[in-house]
Amino acid sequence: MVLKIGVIGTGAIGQDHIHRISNTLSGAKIVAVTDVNAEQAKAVVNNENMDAKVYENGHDVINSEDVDAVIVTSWGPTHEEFVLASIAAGKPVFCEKPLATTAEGCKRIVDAEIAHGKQLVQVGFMRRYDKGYRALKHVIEHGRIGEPLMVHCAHRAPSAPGCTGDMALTDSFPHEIDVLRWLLNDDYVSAQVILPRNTRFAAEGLQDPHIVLLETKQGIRVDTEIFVNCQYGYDIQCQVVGETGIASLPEPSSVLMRSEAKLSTEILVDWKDRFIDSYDVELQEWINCTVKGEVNGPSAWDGYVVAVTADACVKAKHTGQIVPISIQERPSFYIKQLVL
Ligand SMILES: NC(=O)c1ccc[n+]([C@@H]2O[C@H](COP(=O)([O-])OP(=O)(O)OC[C@H]3O[C@@H](n4cnc5c(N)ncnc54)[C@H](O)[C@@H]3O)[C@@H](O)[C@H]2O)c1
Ligand SMILES: O[C@H]1[C@H](O)[C@@H](O)[C@H](O)[C@@H](O)[C@H]1O
Repeated sequence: MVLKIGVIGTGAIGQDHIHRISNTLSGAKIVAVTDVNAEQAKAVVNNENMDAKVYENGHDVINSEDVDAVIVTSWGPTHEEFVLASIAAGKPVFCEKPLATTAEGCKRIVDAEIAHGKQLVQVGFMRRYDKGYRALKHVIEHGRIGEPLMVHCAHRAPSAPGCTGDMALTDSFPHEIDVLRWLLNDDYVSAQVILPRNTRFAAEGLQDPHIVLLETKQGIRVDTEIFVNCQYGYDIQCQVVGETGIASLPEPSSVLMRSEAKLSTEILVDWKDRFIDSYDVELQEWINCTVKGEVNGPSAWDGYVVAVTADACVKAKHTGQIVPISIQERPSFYIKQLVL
């Protein structure tokens, strides 16, 4: 069976996903697209040479009889509406992060999915599909560094033109929030945010960098530097300190050069390149599972937990306090998700 997909939002990542589904992955085709910028949606269909219909809006895509499953890649504030509509239509939906812009919005999705009685929602936390993070998890789970005690992370981007307000915490940091709880098989109990000296490259009124300190239920301490105007590259670091050793996320492979009296390797600058393989694996697994009527990736519950944690970080930033994070028990509906 070829899965017929409708895509809502044909911007940067929407175009990327359309391209990989049409050219790199198997078992699916794009049959419907929409964007508030209709001209852009038409141009994408033409450029990709796809046999796909351009619909007026997201609801028409979701409700089209031609569409088996939906991908939501529109702006964050529109996600909740389209995910809820997909659940109402009984259609599997892959939603880019954030699942919704508030924890309450994510909870509404969780409640709607449970009421529907079958899992339909997957959230685009692609780092779980990254070879490097998977290797790191393998090392930890096989006891190669003893019990993890601390994790030191950095999330750095060269510049962040669209990053305003608290988006470093609510839009960038969610990748760490998700992948670290998956890596450690743990959840968070508190957040603290420290504000270092501001870079002169940050837009007016924007704090950059941030240091976020999270504590997990097991007492593991996680520190993350989020620096979205670091100028030099897109650089994701993760080092886990255990009782008997240290394990670090591998660097992306790059040619080692000896030239002009220097030994050097290049650093990537674009987020699209850093996790390119993970997006492929993530969407191929989503297609394969969707065809079988299953959801195996990050769930609506994971999207909700990330939102609760990000909200606590925002509160911690604005109050200067250590903010407790209280997450209810994972509903039994989502228990099998612990496997991935
Ligand atoms: N997983 C990742 O690494 C990753 C990477 C990039 C973006 N994202 C997420 O994907 C989403 C999109 O990001 P982007 O960088 O592609 O942004 P973008 O601005 O390039 O594209 C978003 C597109 O959605 C369209 N849109 C907005 N509202 C719409 C609506 N109601 N109906 C239809 N179309 C609508 C816009 O016109 C735009 O073309 C964001 O939520 C972002 O956080 C995730
Ligand atoms: O900070 C950015 C992240 O590093 C990317 O991976 C994308 O998710 C993008 O949307 C964020 O703005």
